[in-house]
Amino acid sequence: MLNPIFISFEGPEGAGKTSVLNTLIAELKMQFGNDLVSTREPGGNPISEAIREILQPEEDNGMDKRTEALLYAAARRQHLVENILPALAKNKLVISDRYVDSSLAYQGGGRDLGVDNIWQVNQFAIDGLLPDLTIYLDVPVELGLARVNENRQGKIDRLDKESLAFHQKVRKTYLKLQSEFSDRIKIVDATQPLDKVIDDTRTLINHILEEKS
Ligand SMILES: Nc1ncnc2c1ncn2[C@@H]1O[C@H](COP(=O)(O)OP(=O)(O)OP(=O)(O)O)[C@@H](O)[C@H]1O
Ligand SMILES: Cc1cn([C@H]2C[C@H](O)[C@@H](COP(=O)(O)O)O2)c(=O)[nH]c1=O
Repeated sequence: MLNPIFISFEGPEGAGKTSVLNTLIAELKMQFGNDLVSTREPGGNPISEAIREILQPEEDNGMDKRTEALLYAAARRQHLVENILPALAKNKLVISDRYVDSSLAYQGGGRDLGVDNIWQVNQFAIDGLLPDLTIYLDVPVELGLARVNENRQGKIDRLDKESLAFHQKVRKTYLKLQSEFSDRIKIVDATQPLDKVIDDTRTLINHILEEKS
């Protein structure tokens, strides 16, 4: 790896991030070995994982929505300082399952806190560090939630249980961000068969790897 590269993955519930990342991280690990750092938000280190536990209990814990936004930003700050920046400083390829666009979409859009307000809070946290590429897996809310409810073996968390209207606002915000920042945020149609979603995503990753080499 000659140059540092930062890629984030985004999407509403059930878009297939986990499935796509499982395949592509395994492939990239073969290619890059220890030069690949695969991480997730909220999480990646003990402090951010502890915040994740507070943010994602199975039952509603009565959390105020601004508190929620601040905790995601705090977890992100620690993730940046402890995981992302040190890896980029060593010219690694960093792939994060979610980053700042999640807060813009979920807290800014879904929770109606406003994208501009969430940008402000997060600018303090990320200090200008945006991904080189953000891959947004897009799926209609009904299909994503149906996938989650029908297929997923893991726990259903607090946000999975939010209303349809909440998830519609999340997706609408993602689509708006994608059209506003189309140089950075690339959309993949996640209604396609999984193999095709993986192919399209791989193409985007190969493109940025070539561009940055
Ligand atoms: N393109 C696809 N076509 C059909 N089923 C899919 C597709 N992508 C994912 N799935 C299925 O949908 C379910 C949810 O997928 P996955 O856990 O990868 O999504 P996710 O985006 O990580 O979800 P969440 O963010 O809510 O955890 C899984 O059972 C997975 O097999
Ligand atoms: C980073 C971040 C995450 N969220 C929400 C979005 C999801 O519901 C969960 C993360 O779980 P997943 O397995 O990656 O789907 O957390 C959020 O609301 N705001 C954020 O900034």
